Amino acid sequence: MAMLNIVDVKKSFAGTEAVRGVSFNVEPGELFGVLGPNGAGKTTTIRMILDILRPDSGSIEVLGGAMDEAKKNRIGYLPEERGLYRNLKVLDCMVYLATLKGLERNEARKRASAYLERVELGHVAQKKVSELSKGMQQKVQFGTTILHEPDIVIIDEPFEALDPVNTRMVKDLLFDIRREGRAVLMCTHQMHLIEEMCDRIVMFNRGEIVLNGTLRDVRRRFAPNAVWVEGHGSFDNLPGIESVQAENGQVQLNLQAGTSPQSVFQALASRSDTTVDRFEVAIPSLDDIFVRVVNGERGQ
Ligand SMILES: Nc1ncnc2c1ncn2[C@@H]1O[C@H](COP(=O)(O)OP(=O)(O)OP(=O)(O)O)[C@@H](O)[C@H]1O
Repeated sequence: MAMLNIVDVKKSFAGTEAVRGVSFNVEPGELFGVLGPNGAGKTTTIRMILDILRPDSGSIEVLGGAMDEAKKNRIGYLPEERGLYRNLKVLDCMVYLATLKGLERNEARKRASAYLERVELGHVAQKKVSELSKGMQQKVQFGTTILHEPDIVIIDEPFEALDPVNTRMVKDLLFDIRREGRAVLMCTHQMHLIEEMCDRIVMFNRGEIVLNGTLRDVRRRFAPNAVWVEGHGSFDNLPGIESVQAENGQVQLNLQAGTSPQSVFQALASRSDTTVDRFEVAIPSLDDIFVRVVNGERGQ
């Protein structure tokens, strides 16, 4: 059973077609990345999944069927705009929000305390939320998103205010959720985190999904026919090479159609005056793919 199944969903706001026929699904045990430029329709789609907004047409199935009140407690949502009760103590705030999601008070307190210890915030449990730094507040809010152990975790820019140490902590928590067979839908503009974490992605552009697949497949579609080489000696005049670009100590050899990376590797290895420290088939970064897609490319 898919955790989320979204089929041909559309939504307009007073003449703006925010979402124009979007379909995708999220499976158990999957870390699913949602990317796309500002205003592309990501948040509108998430709000429809959460039943905050109604689609004009199309269907959204959550945990195998239509959304209902009980299912809302099986979802954890971290919205982009953060919101905690600033005058409450951290632990009380977490317990209160967890009880709203159906957790019994004592259990909520136990889990909130354990969570705060795990993310190294045990010492602020009795402080007011307003006394915490932005990153600390974000970790607390992330905790309130997952404390009730939801089957589906939907998070918008979860790493925004976090330093690298805290980013790793939250990443590990998300990996745990994946390992337990639950699902995470993550919306972020931080491409390197999508690259490091996500099994599959969709990319929105102008209300439509323009990329949908595993990172590997998406990259393959946009891969240049090229290899990257680092080393010493000459990389010129190799057979089957269309052009050579040198950048930051690395050389990109653009291959003619029909030339294989293997044949270039062999040609390089047979050169007595050239040493190769690194040889790699060129793969485009997600950042690069993002910009190219926004500029109208669709890959091979
Ligand atoms: N409540 C609303 N009323 C009118 N227009 C809206 C409303 N919510 C969103 N829109 C419009 O719908 C489009 C999609 O917005 P949405 O917030 O879904 O984009 P997004 O992909 O989440 O962008 P970002 O990356 O900036 O968060 C935009 O043109 C936006 O102005």
